[in-house]
Parts: sequence; C-alpha cells; structure tokens
Amino acid sequence: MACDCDYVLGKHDVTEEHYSNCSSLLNGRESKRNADGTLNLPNKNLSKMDVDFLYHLSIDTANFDLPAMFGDVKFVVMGGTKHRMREFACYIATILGLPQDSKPVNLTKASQRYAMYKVGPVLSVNHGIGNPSMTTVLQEVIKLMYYAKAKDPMFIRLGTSGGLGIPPGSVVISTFGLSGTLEKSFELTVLGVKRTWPSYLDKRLSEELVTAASEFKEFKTYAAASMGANDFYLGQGRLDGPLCDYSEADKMEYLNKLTSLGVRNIEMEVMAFAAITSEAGVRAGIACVTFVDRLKGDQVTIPKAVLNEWQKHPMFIVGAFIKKYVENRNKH
Ligand SMILES: O=P(O)(O)O[C@@H]1C[C@H](O)[C@@H](CO)O1
Ligand SMILES: O=c1cc[nH]c(=O)[nH]1
Repeated sequence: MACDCDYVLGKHDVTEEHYSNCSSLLNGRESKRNADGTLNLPNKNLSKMDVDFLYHLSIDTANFDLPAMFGDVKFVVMGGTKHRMREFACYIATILGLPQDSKPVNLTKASQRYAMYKVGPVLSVNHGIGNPSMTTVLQEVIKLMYYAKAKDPMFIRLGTSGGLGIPPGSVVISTFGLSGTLEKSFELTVLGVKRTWPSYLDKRLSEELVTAASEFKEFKTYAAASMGANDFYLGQGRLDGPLCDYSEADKMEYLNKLTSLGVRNIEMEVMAFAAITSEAGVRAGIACVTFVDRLKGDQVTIPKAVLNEWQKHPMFIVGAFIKKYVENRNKH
C-alpha cells in the first residue's frame, strides 16, 4: 500500500507529527507487528532459512530454544559499554526485586564481541561505539526478538553524549536524530546506492521517559533533538583531535546552528538506532547523559568517579519507566 501522505522515502521531508501518525510510512508495509505483538520483519528471506546464525551474539536458531530463553523479553536496553550494561542489569534486578546472580551471566560471552544480560523481562546489551558496531548487534537482537516471539518489545538506548548549552550531568531524551548535514534521516549505501530512512523515535515512549524523569530532581532532563555524528572528533566539530583544518569560529558557528535548531546533545548512534528500530516495527527511545557542554569546550575533564555517577542518570529514568510498566502490568 502506498503511503497515504505521499511521502517518498528519502525524497521529501516529513514532519515529526506526520511521521508518528502515519502507519503506512514504512516501505509500504501495512502492519509492522502481528496481532499478538510479535514482530513481522520485512525481510521475507528469513522464513526460508533452515537455521539463522546470529554470528555476533554466538546464538543460533538450531541449538537454542529462543522462545523459552527470550520469549518474555519486553525491554531491550542498549548502551556503548559492557560495564554499563552489566551495571544496568544489576540495577534493574534490584529495583524490580528480582533475584540476582552475584555474577550476572553474559549470554553472548562466546562471541567475544558484545555483552548481553537477561534480568526478567529486560535484556541489557552493549553495542560499542558508532553505527557499524551498533547496527550489527541491534539487527541481530531484533532478529533474536523475532525468533523468540517476544511481544511488543521496546528498545531503549542508554548513552553518553556532549551537551549543547545545558549543564553537564543533564539527560537528553531524544525526539529525533539529526545527521551532521542536518538531515532527519539515517543514510546507508545499499548495493551501491545511497539510501535514507527517517530517524524519528517513538513519540509515546519519549513522552513516557520524560514523565519517568520528572521524579528525579537532582539532574535536569530535556526532550530534544540529538545530533548523531559518525566520528567523535572531526564529526563532532572538536578542535582537539589529531586532525583539524577549521577554526574555533567555524566550530562555534556550526554548534550554534545545531543549538538554534533545537539540538541539545551530540552522540553517535541516534539516527541508525531510530531508523532501524522503526523499520523493524519496534518502539524505541534514547536517554543520554551529557558529559560536557560543547558550547564551552571539547574535552571531557570531569573526574571519572563523577562521570560514573552521572552515567546512572539515564539508568534511573529508564529503570523508573520499566518498574512502573511492570507494576501496571502485574495489576491487570
Ligand atoms: O553509549 P555511549 O556512551 O557509547 O554513547 C556515546 C556515543 C559513542 O558510542 C560514545 C563516544 O564516546 O559515547
Ligand atoms: O562529547 C561527547 C561525549 C560523549 N559521547 C559523545 O559522542 N560525545
């Protein structure tokens, strides 16, 4: 079915409101999920494969009972580092009152690439730095949820970032991702052709995360656009990398432009995370703490112990959201 708003992928801009109200936007697929909430992935080749090896997870569909292992997953929470995602697994077990192993089991240890922990309905997975690392594990986890027949799983990224005009330690809940060239889309070259997909996040989930954040008064939370850079140094307009051929004035002009467009933080995965989850029909959100105000400098100079505490801010928000969701579900 053609999109009823005449949006042609990659050719016209689409407003956030338009996007979240348009159910037929995604490659003409009428339904992104089955009636029972299980995923209806657009790649029809998958159903023709006898076995699917999720190579970077070291898990396959022949030797693992995926519905038994992962069928109850409701939240896939992802973030850059293995340490953070292990910490989040322990934290969520505590706040949900679930039994905790003294050493949480890394279910993807054999892959030697990533770490993945399961605590009740929560899967906590690290994704490394930048799009290629993140999209590889994200796509395998989406397939994992598909084979496990998980119902309506939500994907949330817990990240770190550089802020724009907001106090370091604040959290930004992303509403959409903006590329370095200021496009609201994720670009990937497929079969030699540059393709783009819209990079909006789930509006309702963002709002629910903002509501969950309102109980934490010790740091500020902003709902805003995020810029996703393909590099930490030049890609984020820093002056302190090994390479730099622009001036401080050029950098400030660019960062001020981002700020005037409503961008409040810069990280490295937002567009791909938003686009791929949306194409796969899963609701997704992103909450990132900021470690530096990029309008004031480039270097992250805050002591590591403080950064480790700040890294917990998005965990508090996402933890509160999950706890409330689980409590409400148990009531019904
Ligand atoms: O989730 P993390 O803390 O990895 O997110 C940001 C974006 C990059 O992955 C990385 C750069 O330091 O931090
Ligand atoms: O400035 C920053 C800090 C953390 N992560 C980023 O991508 N940028």
